[in-house]
Amino acid sequence: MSTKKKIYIAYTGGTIGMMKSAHGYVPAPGFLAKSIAGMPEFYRPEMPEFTLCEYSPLMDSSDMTPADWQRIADDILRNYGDYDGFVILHGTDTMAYTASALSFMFQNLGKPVIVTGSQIPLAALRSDGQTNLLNALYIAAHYPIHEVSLFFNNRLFRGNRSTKADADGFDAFASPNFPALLEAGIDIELLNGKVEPIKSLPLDVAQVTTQEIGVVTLYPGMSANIIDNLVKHPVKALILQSYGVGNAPQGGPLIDAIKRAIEAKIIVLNCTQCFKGTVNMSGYATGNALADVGVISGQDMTIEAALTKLHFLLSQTNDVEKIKGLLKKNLRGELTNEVHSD
Ligand SMILES: NC(=O)C[C@H](N)C(=O)O
Repeated sequence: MSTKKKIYIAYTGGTIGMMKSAHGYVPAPGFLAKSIAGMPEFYRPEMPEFTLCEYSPLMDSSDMTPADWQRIADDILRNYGDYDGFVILHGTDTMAYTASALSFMFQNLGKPVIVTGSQIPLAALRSDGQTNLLNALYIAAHYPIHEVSLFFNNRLFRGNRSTKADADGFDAFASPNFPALLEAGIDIELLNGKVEPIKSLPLDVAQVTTQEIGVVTLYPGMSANIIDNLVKHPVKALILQSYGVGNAPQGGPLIDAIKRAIEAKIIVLNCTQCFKGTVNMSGYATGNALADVGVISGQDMTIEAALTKLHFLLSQTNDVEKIKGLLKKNLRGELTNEVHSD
């Protein structure tokens, strides 16, 4: 009997398996499997066994919706007992959203789930796809970290801490508020990840549906009408991308509009528009004003984590106070939750 680990690859689409066409890169059924079959590196003795499941249709990740997150989660659940780990091949555009969403949807995850893809198709010259996929498979088999993670450009990040940081470079992802789980340099170095033996608890998958959530970035001179319009029925939540440590203009029509929204039972979550750092609404009077009207701190969550956490929670319950409580809690390592509890 083979002692090799078995990894399931869910191939959802993305540049990694695309082909050039007259309209730019497009997904091409069967093309990725054929490209992999022609690369002996994937079949070296150190590599795990793998099964590639190609989705139909293959998608550019910009076309994905929460229904696609559900499809991936359900697929992993169906195959959970038969494999030691999972690699999801995915487009980079919304990869951090899917990785974040899956992290909330899976409960009792006892095997590694690694999301990866590439900036250049696997079959093209100078592709980053081969390195990303080879490493993701190798790490899932030999460094099993039981969380949803994202592998790109030799680093493994916690999925719900990652964000697309470069539109056209190979170093396309960053994890601004949490160190990498692992780095694949000359040696594979385990950093903030925890390698564990497989857990035998049954996996639970939550149902997630599309939710009406507004996202707005504050800018100097922004009219209160924008907030009033954004929170019209059936919007249930608004993510406010505020300044610095969570500040917004105080005492004007904007704060009144936010107050009206909260009185209408809309959840307003404060995330910073800065790339890195955390919201702390007690830092300045301008942040305090938001806390005073009932805005919830998004602490150091990425926009992808905040958005998908809201999708997850709003799909589970209509209880606004319960959701507000859970937003502040660290559910899957998505927020640091150390210093600021506002
Ligand atoms: N590099 C990529 O995969 C980008 C592609 N548009 C996608 O997200 O599917």
